[in-house]
Amino acid sequence: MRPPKSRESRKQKRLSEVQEIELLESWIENGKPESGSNPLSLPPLSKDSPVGRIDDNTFSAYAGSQRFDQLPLSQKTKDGLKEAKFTKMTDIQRASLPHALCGRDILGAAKTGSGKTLAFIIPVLEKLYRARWGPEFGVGSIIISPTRELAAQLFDVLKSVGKHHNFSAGLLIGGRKDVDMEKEHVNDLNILVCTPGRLLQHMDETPNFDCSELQVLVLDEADRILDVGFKKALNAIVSQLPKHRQTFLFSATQTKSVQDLARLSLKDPEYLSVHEESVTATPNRLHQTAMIVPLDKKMDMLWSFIKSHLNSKILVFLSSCKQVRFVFEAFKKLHPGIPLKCLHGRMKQERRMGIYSQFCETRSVLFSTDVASRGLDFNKAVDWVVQVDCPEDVAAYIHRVGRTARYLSGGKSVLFLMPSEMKMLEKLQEKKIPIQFIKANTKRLQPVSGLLAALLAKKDDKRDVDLRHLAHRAFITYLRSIHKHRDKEVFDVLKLPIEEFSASLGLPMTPKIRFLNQKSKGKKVPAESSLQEENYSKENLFELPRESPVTSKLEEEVDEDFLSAKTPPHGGQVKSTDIADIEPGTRLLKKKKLKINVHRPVGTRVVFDDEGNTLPPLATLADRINGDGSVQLDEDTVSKRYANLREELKEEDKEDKLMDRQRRKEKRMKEKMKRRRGRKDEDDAEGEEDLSGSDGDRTNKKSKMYFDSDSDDAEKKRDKDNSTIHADSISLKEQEELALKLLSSMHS
Ligand SMILES: Nc1ncnc2c1ncn2[C@@H]1O[C@H](COP(=O)(O)OP(=O)(O)OP(=O)(O)O)[C@@H](O)[C@H]1O
Repeated sequence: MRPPKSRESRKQKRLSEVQEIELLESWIENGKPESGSNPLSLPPLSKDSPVGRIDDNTFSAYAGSQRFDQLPLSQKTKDGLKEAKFTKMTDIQRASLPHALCGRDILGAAKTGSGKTLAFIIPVLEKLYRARWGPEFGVGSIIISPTRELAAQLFDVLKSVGKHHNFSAGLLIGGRKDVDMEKEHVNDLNILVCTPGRLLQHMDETPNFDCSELQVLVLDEADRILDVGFKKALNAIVSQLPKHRQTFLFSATQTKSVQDLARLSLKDPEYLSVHEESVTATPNRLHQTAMIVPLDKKMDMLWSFIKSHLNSKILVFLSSCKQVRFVFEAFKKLHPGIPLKCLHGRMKQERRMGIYSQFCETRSVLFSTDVASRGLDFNKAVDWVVQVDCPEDVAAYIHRVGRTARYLSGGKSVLFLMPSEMKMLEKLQEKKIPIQFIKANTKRLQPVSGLLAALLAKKDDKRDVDLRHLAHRAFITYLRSIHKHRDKEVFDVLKLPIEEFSASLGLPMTPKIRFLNQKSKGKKVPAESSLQEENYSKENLFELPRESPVTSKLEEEVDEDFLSAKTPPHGGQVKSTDIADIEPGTRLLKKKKLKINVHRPVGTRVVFDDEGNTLPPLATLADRINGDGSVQLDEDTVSKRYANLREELKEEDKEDKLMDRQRRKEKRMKEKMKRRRGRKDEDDAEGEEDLSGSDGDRTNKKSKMYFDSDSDDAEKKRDKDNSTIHADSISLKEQEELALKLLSSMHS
């Protein structure tokens, strides 16, 4: 144990911290980069350049630094970085840290896996350190992430790099039961790492929750948080934050929308997009491929892929929780020879975190929705990202494939595209994504649909998951997601072979699709016609002409000759001429568009579903729609509404209490009855035991049966049974004889 520090040594420590802060502030002020400049374009500082104070008023420049120890950072942060083995900066860190350290707002964009996390964690720590932030100061920084797993990951980085600092930090994410405990401590925390929903919950519900002194706000995956799904929550959060603060926005697919930036009151932000000039929008070490897989062949293809990559770590993206559950449960029963896991937003949080950490540690296949598509840095590199269902837009594609090839490691990805989705390939290529067209070696395809059909046909075991039901739900949800997609050039449900799709999942009959029948009344949904329309046929889908001899390197890397390189179906480059400029669409869950689009009044609460979509609890309050589409709330209406709600709540509360009282009364009565009957049972049973010579099992059985059943019917039946025993089995005469026997045996 370390001896307690003396007052003198504490004073010394404080003094040296004050001196360090003074030095850092002068250094930062003296060497700050010009606003609007990109430090990456400066000549890099050599390893031997002097660092810090050179003479009384001269300090070394820090824009152009290549190593963390050349930056004006506190010793505590430097120690944290060193211990976590971070020495050289990545490009985004070199570009943004000099601006961030001198207090500027940052809009940072860099490829996935390029180290954006440290680019905001370091300035958060430094800003609070230099402000001598202490526990009694409350919340000094808020870091917001769109998903819980990502928030947990950011929190880990913060803990590791900030381990020598004295700040208190908390992870506030949804799905955790300890919200009441959180409420007790949240006001003592200096740094909050959170998801928008949970933060807003604290803003709404935690007494005295105070962020009025906030110094730094960070939005990681900023474009997602500024997206329509989080819009209302974010507006409500921002309305409770002070305007004088530093703000960092980071993402691999950054927003430049002036409106978004205005919402966050950014002050002349530095836009640092380090890979804008890069030839590709994705990491250089990422090998990307795409292949045509018709809808009804997706299961076979995925199964074959898994079977031929049993020694890899594979992340598989599907479009909905239902799809994920079905594929996971069905494939699990078929034992492919590699551990399978699944992750989606409907899972309990603890389980989600458990799966996430297991996948970090082991070679396995993880089936996931887009909940794992952003930010996650799986510890041991992911070998393959397989996109079974087409991503909703280019940004979603970039984030999904970005789960592999992180920092300096390599990775591979394959995108399954249906013939009707070929436009997506053009869009990807337009956005500088080097994706190579390949074809499957159909000889090595291992059909699984027959096995699935056999599984689904099996008589249900009650304890087991209902696979048929899961397949049914997966089928409907998938079609609905395609049907609701705005981008009809890519997502057109009328072009899908619906019956074949149903059969490929193993379903014995094609389920009824109500939403489709309504929409396409009079039109018959084609089964395969779409494939012919697009000039593809089932026969030639896997036999596309090879235009140029594609380098064998890809084939080697794409491995095990299961996949082989091919050219796009239009021959060579995918045509872009016939593509209209389409706004990226959104998938099913994202597009619950709310009519209300307001800056919510402070202190109110937005409810989120598991995918992070807001639900519209206040939509009824909107009473005027302005010309620009925004909705205005009339104050009277709002206060009346709240008064009504309070009254309603009171009434409900009264009813609840009454019901609760009644329930408890009934329970007491029942217990009383049980006790009485129990006593009677014991008496009866004792009599029987003596008569039958049994060891008492029957007594136990009888009472167990009784106590297992709570229903009145069971009680009545039992009463009846008892009375039958007494009335029929032993007559009065027999009872007297028995009593005499007993007495005589006792005396003998
Ligand atoms: N300077 C550095 N030196 C060594 N490794 C680093 C450095 N910076 C980051 N890394 C590592 O690189 C990996 C990716 O970093 P990070 O998760 O911050 O990427 P990102 O840009 O935020 O990715 P995404 O866009 O997917 O969220 C992590 O494993 C991290 O530890």
